Amino acid sequence: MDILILKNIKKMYDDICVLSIDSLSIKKGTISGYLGRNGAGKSTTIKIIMGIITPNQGEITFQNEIMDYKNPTHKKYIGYCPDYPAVFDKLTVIEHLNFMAYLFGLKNPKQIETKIEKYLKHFEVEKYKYTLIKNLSRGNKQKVAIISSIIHDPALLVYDEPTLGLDPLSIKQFKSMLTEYTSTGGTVFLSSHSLDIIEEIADTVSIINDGEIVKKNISVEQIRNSLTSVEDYLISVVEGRE
Ligand SMILES: Nc1ncnc2c1ncn2[C@@H]1O[C@H](COP(=O)(O)OP(=O)(O)OP(=O)(O)O)[C@@H](O)[C@H]1O
Repeated sequence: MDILILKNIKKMYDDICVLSIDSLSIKKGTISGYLGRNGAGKSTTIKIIMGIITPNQGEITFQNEIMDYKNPTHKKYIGYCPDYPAVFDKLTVIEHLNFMAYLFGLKNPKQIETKIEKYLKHFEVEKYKYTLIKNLSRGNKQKVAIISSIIHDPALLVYDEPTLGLDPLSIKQFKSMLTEYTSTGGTVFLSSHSLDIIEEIADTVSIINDGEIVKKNISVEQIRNSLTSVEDYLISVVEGRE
């Protein structure tokens, strides 16, 4: 089943078309890598999915319903992390995570506490529980943003370069978080320039070049079976050799 379907999406700035997607679908329960060069249109696609910017044309279907930008109820079921730590500096870590949990509609304090403890432990940041976010390092802020994105058990996680600034151990923890999440039916749409991460955890990759999707849902296993890496595959696609 496709959890997310983009159809005939176009985004213009003035007279310039920066994004033109005829169709793209994301299968439930998978990790779907979204790759492309700087300026290709990855963040624009993600911002459109998240309703941060509106497309000039086209529609997005999420869990069989067309997204309504004026009444974005779908956002409750999606976790999002942009490429910078989108956190509230003036809150402590625990205040922030509780706030995000309540914002996403979680009501049971015991359940919220259990979840928060689970993820603080997973990323080994329990000791910062009562620290003001503004006093955290960039990487630890990013971990708080990542935990905030998954705290409400969303059906879909949409990530734009989420591992920027994370150390290797934290990246490992991030990958294991995602594999556990998808093993229980969660879906991930992950834009990243870290192709080793994509190679290791993604099921499929789609490639965008100059605002157009040039490869859709190519199996990572298939790429590996053809004795090439995701990195070499991406380069050959954007250079027009594939
Ligand atoms: N507000 C804006 N006004 C005009 N052009 C914009 C605006 N936002 C993005 N663009 C253009 O849209 C294109 C796609 O940008 P986008 O940020 O989606 O790329 P990206 O693939 O995420 O790149 P990167 O890997 O560098 O993050 C670029 O040419 C960019 O300059």
